[in-house]
Amino acid sequence: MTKRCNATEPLLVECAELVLPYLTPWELASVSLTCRSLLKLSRSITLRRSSDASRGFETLPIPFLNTTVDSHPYVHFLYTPSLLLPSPLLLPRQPWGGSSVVSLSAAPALLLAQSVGLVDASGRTLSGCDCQACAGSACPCASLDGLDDVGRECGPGCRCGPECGNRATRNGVAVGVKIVRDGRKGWGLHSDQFIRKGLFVFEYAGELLTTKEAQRRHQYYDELASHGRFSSALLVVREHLPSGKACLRLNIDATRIGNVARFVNHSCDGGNLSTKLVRSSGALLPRLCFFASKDIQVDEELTFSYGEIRKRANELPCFCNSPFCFGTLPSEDT
Ligand SMILES: C[S@@+](CC[C@H](N)C(=O)[O-])C[C@H]1O[C@@H](n2cnc3c(N)ncnc32)[C@H](O)[C@@H]1O
Repeated sequence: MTKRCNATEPLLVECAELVLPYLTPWELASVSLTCRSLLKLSRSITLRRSSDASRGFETLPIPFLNTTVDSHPYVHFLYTPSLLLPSPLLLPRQPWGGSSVVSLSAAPALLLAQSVGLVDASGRTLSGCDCQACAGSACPCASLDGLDDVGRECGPGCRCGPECGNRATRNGVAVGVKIVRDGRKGWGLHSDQFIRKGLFVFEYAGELLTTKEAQRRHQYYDELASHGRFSSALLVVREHLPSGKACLRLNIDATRIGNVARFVNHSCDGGNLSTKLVRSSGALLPRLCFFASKDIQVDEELTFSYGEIRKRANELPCFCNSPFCFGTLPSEDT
């Protein structure tokens, strides 16, 4: 039973407008029980949260849609549009669903990995291009891509600015998408527009972990999953040498902090997305980028293959529905 707030209500509501966007859904639910004004405010925050998973970090809002499956309006996680390094400075909370839009500058602690770059002894950024603006096939930067399996783009080491045409993967989620609830797979990402084959869609953003930390979290997530519905979004990527030996291993965990790529489900037929590591000139690490591997229609679910199927004790059932379905989800060896 909720009650009316007393005479100090306008001040209370003003303070609540500032504080409530920082709360988790569970905290928000308990605060909303205290009085009608806070209940109303919590409801509007929930509505705003479900209307944009990206909290304004991406160009287009990314809504959660769950009309028929259950009563979950959204998933709570911290949003980062790019890779970040775990740091003690990282804020454990991020405002979401308040009446004012969160700007990138409002959350600088979430952007640490963007500033990682290669520099020489004097601190000068290395390995970028000297172009004013990169455009067209005549630009030397156009020939950077396609040299090997790793894509190459202009980046922090280049003189050209953010408007340069050779930075297709640097501007966040590039197409309209929505997050749709499914009775068996949980949330999944669907396209909200036609996506032409070959187009960059988004990168996989999250916390960049050491292998030791990835192994620790993997064990912990497995434990949580065995007790009920829990979806981890810990991805291990290996960049191979031509000899086939792994030379670089990236552990990206989007479970607690990530972008919308954390909602892409697995399909045993390979799905409609392919992945490629893209290296920006001057950046220390490559990023895992997703491209449309075929033409994708409006409302189609975006999926890719999580990897090889391995027999293990606590394997999860696969509901990808493809004619080639193996029946179980691939599991990553961390
Ligand atoms: C990266 S998350 C994908 C988003 C997730 N569905 C959610 O609700 O947050 C990976 C998890 O999604 C679920 N999942 C992904 N693909 C699936 C599939 N084909 N069949 C069943 N569950 C799937 C599994 O629980 C898996 O651990």
